[in-house]
Amino acid sequence: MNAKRHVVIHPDLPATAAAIAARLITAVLDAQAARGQASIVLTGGTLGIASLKQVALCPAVGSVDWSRVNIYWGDERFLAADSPERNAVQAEVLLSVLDGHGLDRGRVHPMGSSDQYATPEEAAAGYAQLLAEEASHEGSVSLPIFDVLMLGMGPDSHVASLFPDHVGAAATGVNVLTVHDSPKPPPLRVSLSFEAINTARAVWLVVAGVDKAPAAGIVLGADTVSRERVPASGVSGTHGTWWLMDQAAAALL
Ligand SMILES: O=C1O[C@H](COP(=O)(O)O)[C@@H](O)[C@H](O)[C@H]1O
Repeated sequence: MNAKRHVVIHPDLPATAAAIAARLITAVLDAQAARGQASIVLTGGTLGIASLKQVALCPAVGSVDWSRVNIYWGDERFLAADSPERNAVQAEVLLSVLDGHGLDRGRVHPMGSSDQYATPEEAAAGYAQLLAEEASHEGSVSLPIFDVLMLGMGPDSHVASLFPDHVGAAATGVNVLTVHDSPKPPPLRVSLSFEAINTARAVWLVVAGVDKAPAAGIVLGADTVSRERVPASGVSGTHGTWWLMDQAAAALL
């Protein structure tokens, strides 16, 4: 068992989403108290978006200075910027509320879309460059300090757009990569790599639903699992890794 791995189990998806929202607000406040700003990496997915909705509804949302929060994404579908399938578009359920709390849209950094870039490769290169520029403002090299990096997990154990036995899960030496022929539609995607994800201080896997139980059981039950075969086993935060789950997803732990 990884000493820095924490498993927190909530009764159901709504309770998990509300708890994640409260935890995210607290983490942002703590980061701002320590460093003056906070950087968070958002995910798409069922629980990921439900959690963002709960942040918007949380009474404590106004306690954060949202003008000092940098927002990134762990993966994105390479589609038109206004496609409802894009994680960044789905996150508008929160971002539009945060506009009323001083959110600085200049600090919101979605991955590139198909109307900005001709190919996902160009979008990936553009995001890698953006990350490097943001890192340089912080005195870091190539990647900003991510205080919290959220990841959903698919039933197949994919995280971000790193799919089992797929090229992205085998990639090394890059921070941002492209996926063609994604096993889950849409086929073209852009994703942070394992190397980039694993620089985050805290990695949160947000996982709900009985369909996730087999993959969660494998990752949390086995000492050694190949990250290429089971991508969720290959992510960790430098300060800790939190599995924030509902009881259904935890059924086989
Ligand atoms: O394709 C994706 O799926 C995962 C998980 O989605 P879920 O609906 O099964 O929770 C998500 O984390 C990822 O960001 C997204 O691109």
